[in-house]
Amino acid sequence: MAATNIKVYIRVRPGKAAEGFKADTEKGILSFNLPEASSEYDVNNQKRTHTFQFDGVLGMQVKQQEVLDAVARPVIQDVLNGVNGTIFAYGQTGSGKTFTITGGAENYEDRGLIPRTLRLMFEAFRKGPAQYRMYISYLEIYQDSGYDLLRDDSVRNLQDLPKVQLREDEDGNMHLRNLSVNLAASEEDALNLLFLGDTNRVVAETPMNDASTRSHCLFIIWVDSTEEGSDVVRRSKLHLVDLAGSERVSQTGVNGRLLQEAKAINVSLHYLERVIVALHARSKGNQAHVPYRDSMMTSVLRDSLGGNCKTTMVGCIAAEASNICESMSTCRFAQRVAQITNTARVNEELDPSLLIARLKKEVSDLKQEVKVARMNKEGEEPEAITPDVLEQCRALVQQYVAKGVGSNEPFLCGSIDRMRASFRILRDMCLEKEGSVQDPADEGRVAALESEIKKWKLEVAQRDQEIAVMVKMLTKQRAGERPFISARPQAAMSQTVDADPQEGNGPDESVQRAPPPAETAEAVPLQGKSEKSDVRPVPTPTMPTPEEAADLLLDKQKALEVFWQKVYTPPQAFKENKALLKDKIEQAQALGKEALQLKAEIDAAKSKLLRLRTERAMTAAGHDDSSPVEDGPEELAEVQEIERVKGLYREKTAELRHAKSDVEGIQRMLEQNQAKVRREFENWFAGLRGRAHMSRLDEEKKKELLDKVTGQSGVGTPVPKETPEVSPVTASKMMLSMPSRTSKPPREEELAAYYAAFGELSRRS
Ligand SMILES: Nc1ncnc2c1ncn2[C@@H]1O[C@H](COP(=O)(O)OP(=O)(O)OP(=O)(O)O)[C@@H](O)[C@H]1O
Repeated sequence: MAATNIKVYIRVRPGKAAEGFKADTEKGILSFNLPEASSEYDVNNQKRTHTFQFDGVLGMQVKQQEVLDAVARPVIQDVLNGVNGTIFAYGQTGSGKTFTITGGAENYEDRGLIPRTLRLMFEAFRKGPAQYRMYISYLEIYQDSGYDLLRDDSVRNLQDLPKVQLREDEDGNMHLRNLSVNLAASEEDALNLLFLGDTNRVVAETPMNDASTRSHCLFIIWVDSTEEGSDVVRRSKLHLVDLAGSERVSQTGVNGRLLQEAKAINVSLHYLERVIVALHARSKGNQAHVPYRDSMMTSVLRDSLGGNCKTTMVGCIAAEASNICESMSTCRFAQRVAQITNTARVNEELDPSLLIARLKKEVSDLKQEVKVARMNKEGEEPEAITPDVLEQCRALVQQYVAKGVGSNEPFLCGSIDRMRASFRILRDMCLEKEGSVQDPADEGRVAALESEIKKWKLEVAQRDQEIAVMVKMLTKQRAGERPFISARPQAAMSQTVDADPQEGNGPDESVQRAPPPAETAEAVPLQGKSEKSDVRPVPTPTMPTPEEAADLLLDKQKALEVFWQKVYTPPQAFKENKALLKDKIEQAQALGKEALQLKAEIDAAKSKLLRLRTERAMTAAGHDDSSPVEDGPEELAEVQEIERVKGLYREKTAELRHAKSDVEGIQRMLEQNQAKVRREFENWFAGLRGRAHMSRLDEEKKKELLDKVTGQSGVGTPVPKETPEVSPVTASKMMLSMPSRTSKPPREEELAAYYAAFGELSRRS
């Protein structure tokens, strides 16, 4: 809060004004035009007219209510807002200080600032909005000693009153010890305290004022205020101070005890004046020491003078000619006071007792609410959640979850405690099974599809491996490996295998379809390869020599190799089927991946939906169990999303089933193709017999052949002893991957496997 000057008002007691005295109440100006010959008034021989400007001049006709409105009302408002205030009356004895602060003793209308302030405050208390409490202290300072005027109502003299001590804390704040602080619950209480204090005041007869107070009196109103629901309390105080009157001892002619009192009063007022002078000097920028501690009165008023307080002074003067000098003295004092600045602030602090009281009340209210909330529908006390109850809750939750997405059936469990236990179980289930909650029917279908995909992946991997083997072998052959037929002496080969470079330029283009083996064995070509070229030579239809035919007849495995590498040209459809099978498998793999992705999306959306519903149910914990917790916009959107993705999932799984069906169909087709190859080989093999002219063979070879022809081994489906057993599935796979003529010749163990496959397929067909 900004610094403000002490406000100063001058009140003129009614009476016959001296000549030359003028009060301009409109402008707040007092002027003294002293008579020329009067040395009595001549405080400054050089100057006869003295003019003073104040915040206000309250003339002789001003009523007590007007004094309240002008002087006290603004201060009272600040005090109600938590700002300290002081109103003190200063002036010569009999000038009307007590009349202003306390009021006249006879007429009710003469009530002074204290009773009127009390009324004003209690009116304000009733209006609110804060809650106010008022406490009252009444301190008398007589000859620099403090007395509590509110301790006892049977006081006969000053010494019967408890003495009040002044203590200064380490921060320099003054504290009045032994001064009672009395609660005034009503205006009546407060006025009773005022009356009690007044009766205890020391009243002494003086020559100038037969009811003059010989002491300083401080009526202190303590105000606490608290806003509704706040833990902050505002504490302020209002000092209403009736200072003892200053008087010129020589003029009034007092003596004895009264003289001593007058001296003491003058001394304390002298200290007050010193404080004011020091504060005045400070206000002009000087670093003056302020002698607050010199008297009890200045110590008590420390805050009011240059501290945390809004202060107003009422200078009381008497306008009669005999009082002009004292009145001018009061005006000079008042002018210095008007220069003093105070810095008042709102005094508020957190009140632990209020905080504790509020928290206790909140706890009490909440306990009551919890008790009511936990009662079941019949208003009975809550049951304990025992393991048995938990099991019942678990069963209810499982039933609820089993109803599936979209079910609107309510979850009924009987009480809020059971509901809480159920939510905990549901949460644990969600966390444990996150991502695995799904439709049981979907689960079965997906498992089957996943199994299919796995199988196809395996098949593709095997096929890729086989193709890799073949490619490797082909590469080796191109690099100069001898043709299979060259197992015979090179010279013999050169006679029987001729290359025709005109017929082709590359592996694929070099393929030349062989005539159907069934037509004639003589027409079966033996295709060779130029050893000088990397490019596969164009096969030339060359008949095997009788010796070659005999060799092949004796070794059917070798015959198969020759047939496959040199004789047989598989139909284009075979290659197309294989390519199609590969495409379909890749398509199925892609579809499987997409289906799995969609399934994961469905699972995630279901988990999210479950979480949203759980959250909504938990926030609606006070909801009536007899009706379901309805889905909100988020849940409805999630249900729609699940339906959309499910639609896509159904489409993908349908496509996957089609792809699977295609794959199976192509596999059957390839099996038929291989059966056809097998038959052609057998026909070709049989035709070799006609080529092997027995007359041109040596005796050993003849015997060997005759043994075969006579059935000892046969040419039907000879299976070499060393050939491993091959399962139909493996045989089928090998047939599917059987190399074309453009492939390099297989190694012996691979051919053995082929051979076995042929046999197996023959049996099956
Ligand atoms: N404004 C006023 N209107 C009517 N009567 C007044 C007024 N001011 C003072 N008086 C009367 O003047 C007399 C002296 O006033 P008062 O006791 O208030 O002076 P004082 O300044 O308190 O004197 P002291 O310092 O001796 O206590 C009283 O009888 C009082 O009723």
